Amino acid sequence: MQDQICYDNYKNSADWLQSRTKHRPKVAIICGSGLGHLANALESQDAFPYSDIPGFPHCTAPGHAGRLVFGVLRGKSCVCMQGRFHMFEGHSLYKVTFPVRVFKLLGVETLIVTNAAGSLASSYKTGDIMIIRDHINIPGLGGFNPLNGPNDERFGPRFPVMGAAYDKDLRRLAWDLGKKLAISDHVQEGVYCMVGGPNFETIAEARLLQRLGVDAVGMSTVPEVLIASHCGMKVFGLSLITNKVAMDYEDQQVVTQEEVLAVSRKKSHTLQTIIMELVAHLGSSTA
Ligand SMILES: O=P(O)(O)O[C@H]1O[C@H](CO)[C@@H](O)[C@H]1O
Ligand code: HPA
Repeated sequence: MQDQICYDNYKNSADWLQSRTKHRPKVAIICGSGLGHLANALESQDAFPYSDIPGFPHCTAPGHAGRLVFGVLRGKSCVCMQGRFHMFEGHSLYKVTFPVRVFKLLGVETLIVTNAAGSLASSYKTGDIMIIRDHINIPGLGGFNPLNGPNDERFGPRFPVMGAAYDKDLRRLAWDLGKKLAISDHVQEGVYCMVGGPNFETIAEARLLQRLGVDAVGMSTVPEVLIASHCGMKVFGLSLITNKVAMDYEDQQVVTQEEVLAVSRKKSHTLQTIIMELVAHLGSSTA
């Protein structure tokens, strides 16, 4: 078993953070590629570079700053990961998801995940925002799962149910907020698929994923959602559609990392607005 992490390591990291910040967040937000700007909206910030926090891996992916920011967003205490860890960086899935269990020990109840993703649904446009309804875990189907190994019952059960991992009330709330903000033409709801990366999909892979019912594809998010759901957190996820995935050998569009980052930076404001509104409504009767 590859370097599975024990309870005391998560606890050590949580204690280290709790002794350095007065914030006691109930909400954690993970920022996807080019989406880290959201953390700047937090007031009364306490920020920690990942390299200072015991047990935290190092961030190497472009567009991921590598800071954990505590603060207040729309009156709610939050913790925000300005940059995440990916399997393709060479991290084990235990490391990729390390912060999520630390958040649990900090008292976090709701996890908001965001990512940049390519679209396979023909009706989606670049710049759209997809509320994640469900996921397909390609590495997971092949046996790569952060829940592999001896199960720690202090976090959750051996065989967790994943049929309703993405909270229905929060998804409905996000739809309503899209209408209220007059952006519903750019809001979609669909299935996210995690692939291992770091290469973008071949044409044959893209066609396969589309046939499987995938609406948007990326290289992250699912391991974090598995760990959060396993330990009983509410999960809400948004994908920012940064590109359409090429489906045809004649297709001239070639996706690049630069394009992904440019689109996510340009459109991050809309995503940020939805998240801020959603956080403001958390704890009300509908959320
Ligand atoms: O999922 P996030 O972290 O947003 O990053 C996405 O963007 C990168 C590809 O450009 C991949 O890492 C993909 O997963
Ligand atoms: N494929 C995989 N991951 C991605 C893509 C894509 O087209 N766009 C952004 N992340």
